[in-house]
Amino acid sequence: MTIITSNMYLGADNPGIKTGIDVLKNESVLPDGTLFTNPVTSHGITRTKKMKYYFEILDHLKEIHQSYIAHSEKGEKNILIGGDHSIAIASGVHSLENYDNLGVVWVDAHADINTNDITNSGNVHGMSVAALLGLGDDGLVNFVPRTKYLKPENVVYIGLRDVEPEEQALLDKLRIKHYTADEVMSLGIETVMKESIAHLKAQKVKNLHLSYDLDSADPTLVPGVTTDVPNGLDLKQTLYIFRQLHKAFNVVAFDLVEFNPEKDVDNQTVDFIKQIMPDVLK
Ligand SMILES: NC(=[NH2+])NCCC[C@H](N)C(=O)O
Repeated sequence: MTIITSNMYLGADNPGIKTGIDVLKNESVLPDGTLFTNPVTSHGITRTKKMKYYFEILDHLKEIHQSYIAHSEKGEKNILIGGDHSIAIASGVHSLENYDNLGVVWVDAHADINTNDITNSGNVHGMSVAALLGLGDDGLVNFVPRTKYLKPENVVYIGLRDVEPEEQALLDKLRIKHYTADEVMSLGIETVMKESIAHLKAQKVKNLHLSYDLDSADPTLVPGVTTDVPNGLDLKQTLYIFRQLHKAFNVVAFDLVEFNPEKDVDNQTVDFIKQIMPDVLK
């Protein structure tokens, strides 16, 4: 297992995220052997087209990607602990390079399928899925030259509840399977997982990249995130998602992202992370 951490915060344009990895280190959440990427720095706010901190983010994506190439053995599980969700572009590309017909389950309040053309915020953490699909700015999409893109039919979202209209239009156009948090509540997490797994199996997915954004959880339970949205998932639903996916697929990569200690309340988010960690590391 290769565990890489990143304190990337520029993709969310929020410095509160910067110290997340230090907090997790001090709380003994990170196992021995965890690798640390160079601390991210900004050269001051810049925009390339509409994207903020584009060059700093690209450099960091390359560093994470290189680190996987240097340390990860084929077949082992890769864990990426962040840091904002932009870093999943690096882990995702690495998974796509190593596994044909990769499946992705994106557990998140947000669809992260913005592109340079449609983004309102300019924040790159809202563009990760788009980049993996091969959509958006070429530099972000091909931060390392590649030919393998994620197939829209191999993606399932769980927990959505803050999707911009242009993003929804893309989800509909690409016919990407997605479950909102409301649907999780009304259908039940058991049904959602049964259908999600059946959908991916129908695409013949065997290897899965699980990208978990802490803001999928309810902010009363997990307040320490940058872009919190009410009415999210609870711990039991979250663990159920992880366990069903580990049972059904070969989980080749796991991202745990968006911890923002500045917004945490009474260490609730740290405690939540401690409770999910055994399943992350499974
Ligand atoms: N992974 C996240 N927390 N993404 C938040 C994205 C929010 C918003 N849709 C944006 O593009 O700016």
